[in-house]
Formats: sequence, structure tokens, C-alpha cells
Amino acid sequence: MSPHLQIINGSILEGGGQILRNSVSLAALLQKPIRIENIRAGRSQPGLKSQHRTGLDLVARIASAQLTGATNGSTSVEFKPGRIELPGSWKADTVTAGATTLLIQIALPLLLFQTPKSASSSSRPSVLSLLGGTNAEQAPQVDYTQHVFLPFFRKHFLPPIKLEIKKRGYYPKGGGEINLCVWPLLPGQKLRAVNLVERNRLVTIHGLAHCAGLPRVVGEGMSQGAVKRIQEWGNKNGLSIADNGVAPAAVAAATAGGETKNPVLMDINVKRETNGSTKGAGSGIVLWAEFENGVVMGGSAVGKKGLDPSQVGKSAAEELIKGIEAGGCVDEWTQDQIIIFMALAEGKSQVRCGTKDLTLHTRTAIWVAEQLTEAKFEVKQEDSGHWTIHCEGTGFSMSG
Ligand SMILES: Nc1ncnc2c1ncn2[C@@H]1O[C@H](COP(=O)(O)OP(=O)(O)OP(=O)(O)O)[C@@H](O)[C@H]1O
Repeated sequence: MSPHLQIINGSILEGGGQILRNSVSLAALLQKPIRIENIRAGRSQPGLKSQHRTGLDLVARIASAQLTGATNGSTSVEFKPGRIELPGSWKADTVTAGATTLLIQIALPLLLFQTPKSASSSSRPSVLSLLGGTNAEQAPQVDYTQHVFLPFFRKHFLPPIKLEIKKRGYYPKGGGEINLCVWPLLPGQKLRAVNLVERNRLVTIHGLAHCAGLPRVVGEGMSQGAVKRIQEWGNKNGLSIADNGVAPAAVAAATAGGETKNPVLMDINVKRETNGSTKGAGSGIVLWAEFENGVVMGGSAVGKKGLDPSQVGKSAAEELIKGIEAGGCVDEWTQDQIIIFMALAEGKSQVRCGTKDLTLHTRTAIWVAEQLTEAKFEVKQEDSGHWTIHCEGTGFSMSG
């Protein structure tokens, strides 16, 4: 065994690919050689899939690392990081419909800290060109990353990031393409801690129902299913939810006295990709709710053959409503995706989650962060019933 090789047990808690992604990102930044064993032991087909291998290879290139054992199905890899490259252009292809957004998950922490040689070259971003799936299940749909995760990230942690969807890629063919531009931090600069314990009034619900290689009615059906469910929920909860600025009959009646109680604007667009612009057919919907103080929460669903589009829209709405009703400042997906950044940020972060226990993904991300960094996490259930994540971050930065 190589000296000082830290072993990470990939079967802990969630036992999925996120352990691999978070471990390798942190190992690269902190210059720690690691071996990850029992990779994805918690999944029905354990070991590396094409998308995980692609992510490892991408990070190995950015971090000039030595990577061994990264073959399809492998349950153990070694990663010995070298010097993190300067900002540049990187391309990665999952080959399958594997999620490009999970490639963002593994690479983003490194891209933030690709310290330019001098402050004058700081305007140069790194550009990731990622090929594969864009709207799959069990991973963020690219529109979720675009409209929920990145707005949160930019607001709280600081660095500017731009995501462009060039082409959608659906299961099983993939073939999508996205570009991510990340402007790295300056030498010595640190991520800010997050302090998010209040959630104000719900003001808007946006959404996008997308489809390709299928008639537009599929997108319209998903949108209508979501609108119907959200308005039913709004009516029950004393919210006047106006669809695209037009008050529905029930809302108009409720507000007939001239006084509009808790108005919420809803705008769910339908986008049908042009013929031939995607490799295969597919559909999905992503919804996001914005609150007065900038809190954003999402809900999504992917269309499937034989599934009524309005049911797909309804299940995205159910997911969004579940998140809103839980009363936290982040939804269940953003919850685990911010842990690595809380660990790297400077000072105390605190984020209020819902009244439901933290997700297993979140507990796993905390476990990984504690294995590889000095960050200290504390998870508490408040008197209100909400779970709050507290973290004393490490204030990581790169020297010039
Ligand atoms: N519907 C969703 N919306 C947003 N993010 C999601 C959604 N589903 C899963 N995610 C995120 O995707 C990541 C999946 O991590 P996981 O460990 O399950 O990956 P994996 O094992 O590589 O996945 P798979 O077994 O599908 O290959 C987590 O960060 C989770 O929050």
C-alpha cells in the first residue's frame, strides 16, 4: 500500500456515487492520496458506471492526478492528486445517458480553486464542455442545476458561474451537451459561509416542461398537470396562485373583494426541441419556487413511455409542494449538494432544512467531508421541528 493513502469506504450510509464524487474533489483540493473501496455498494449494480469513470478522469486531468483502477464495474480506485491546473477548457463525455450534472458535481469544487497566476488574469474562466444525459432520473435535471442549485450557489458562496444548455440528451441515448463557465476565486480568496435560517413569503413558481422527438402536447400535458396540482394546493392554503399572470376562476372568486391575499405568480413554459436537435426522444419537467428572501426550491419529474404527461407534471408539483411544506430553506436535493462547499467555506454556516430528517445523501456528504477535512458539522433538530445543519468551515483557499 502507498504511504499515507487514506481509505474511504464507499459503502457507508447512502453507498452511492456521491461518496466517490465528494471524496475525489476534496482529495484533489487538499492534496490527499485516497483509495475508495466498496464503490456504490449500496446500488443494485455496484461499482463504477461510465459516468463515474468519466467524472474521475475529468478530475484526474484537472488535478494532474494519477488514477488507477477506474474501469467499468470497478469497486476500488486509487487517486493521487498532483498540481491543480490553471483555468482552461475541459471536455468530458459520459458516452451513455449518464448525467452531465453529476460531472458538474465532481468538477465544480476544483474549478473554483483553479487559482490564476495573478489577479490580472482572474477574468479568465474555466470552461467545461460536458456531453451525455441532461434530463435523467436519480440526478439533477440540468434545468434544476440551472434554476435551483446555481442561483443558491451564486447567492451564498460567491463565485460567478454560467451554465448553457446546448442540446438535451435523454435516456437511453444521451447525446446532450452543456457548457459550464466558472470564474475561479482569486489567490487567497475563500468561499463565504452561508447563513440561511429564515424563509419569507412565496412569490413565484416557475417551470419548464421540455420534450424532444415527441409532440408538443406532451409538454403541454406536463405543464397543465403541474398547474392544476399547484393551484389546488394554493387554494387549500390561502394562496392566490395566478397562472402566467391570469387569475383562475377560483382565485378570482377568492379575491373578488378587491383584496388579493398572498398572491403568487406562476409561469410554467413549454419547450419542444426542434426536430433532429436531439439524439433521442424524451421529456421532463422542472419547477422552482422563489421566496421573497431569495430562497429557491425545486421539484421535477421525467416523462416515460406509457405515462400520462399530466401525471408527470403532477408528480413534479407534488415534489415541489413536499419541499415547500417541509418549511426549510433548501429542498432535499440542494441539501446534500451544498455540504462540500460548507466544509470549504470560511467560518460558521447554518442552513435550516425541513422538518423531515436530513436525507441519507446529506448525512453521507457530511460523513465524507469529515473524513477528508477539518470541518466540524453539527445537525440539530430545533424546537420548531426543523433540522438545521451547522458547520464550522475550514476556510480553504489556494495560494498564488
Ligand atoms: N430529482 C432530483 N433533483 C435534483 N437532484 C437530484 C435528484 N435526484 C438525485 N439528485 C442528486 O443527484 C445526486 C445522486 O447521488 P448518488 O450517490 O445517488 O449517485 P449515483 O450512485 O452516482 O447515482 P446512480 O446510482 O443513479 O448512478 C445527489 O447529489 C442527489 O441530491
